[in-house]
Amino acid sequence: MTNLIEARGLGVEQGSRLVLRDVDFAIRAGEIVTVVGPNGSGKSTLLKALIGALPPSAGRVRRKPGLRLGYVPQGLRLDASMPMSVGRFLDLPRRVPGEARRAALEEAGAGGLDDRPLTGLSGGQFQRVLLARALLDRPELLILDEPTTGLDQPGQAAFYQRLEEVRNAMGCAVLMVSHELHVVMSASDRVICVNGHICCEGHPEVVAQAEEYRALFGTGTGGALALYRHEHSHRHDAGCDHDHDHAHHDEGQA
Ligand SMILES: Nc1ncnc2c1ncn2[C@@H]1O[C@H](COP(=O)(O)OP(=O)(O)OP(=O)(O)O)[C@@H](O)[C@H]1O
Repeated sequence: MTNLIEARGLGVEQGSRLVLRDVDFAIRAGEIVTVVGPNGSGKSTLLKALIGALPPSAGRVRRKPGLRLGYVPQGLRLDASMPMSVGRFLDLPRRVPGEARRAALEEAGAGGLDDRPLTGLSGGQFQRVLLARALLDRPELLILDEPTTGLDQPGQAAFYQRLEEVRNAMGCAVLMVSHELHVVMSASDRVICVNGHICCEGHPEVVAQAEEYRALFGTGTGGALALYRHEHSHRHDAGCDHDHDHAHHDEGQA
């Protein structure tokens, strides 16, 4: 099997509702793939089904046997009153040699934080510590669910740049969910737009030039806002299909 993970005809339920359907997906070694889509469109559900945390209700998911996965979940917050150093946090649930811990922190752009209390970290530093934790097992595939929530735009851009450096250094593939398409774009090999199914996908430069993309996302920082205004009222000529019953006006989220 040359792909790290493959899904064919994947359907996934949450509660008893089918929230994802007819998903064909594959990720190859070393690729950076970004999943975008409106709130509630099934992005986290897709990641969870791919890693095997949610069972498919239709179709199938295949993972490369023995695949080493690193996972950064969405919105992990720690109790601010919990006294714990970065190093101790990386030692949970099992101890890792200090050298491996420090190397992972260095790779994640968090070198020198090993002895620092977790509670004193900035949002950007904490995200890098989570990344370091996911790197401890030398993953072949790193999966991150909205890893830059709460960071300002320069912080987001720096984080995505670091991810690209990690991929270049370690050769791992990266699959992530992001709302900041305009920021994450340059670090992505492929972008997938999910809206209950795969609405459209492609190489970011090609997608960015496409009229369909501009209608979906707009350009520049206004793009994120345009995503939430996506009403599927325009035509998709580049292999995109669409749900006419999905209109999103969550402008406050953009
Ligand atoms: N545990 C659950 N039980 C029931 N429904 C759920 C559960 N988790 C998610 N859902 C529903 O499944 C749908 C898809 O949710 P999902 O979290 O995958 O969306 P998302 O695209 O990641 O959203 P967001 O951008 O807000 O994080 C939503 O309608 C959500 O309400």
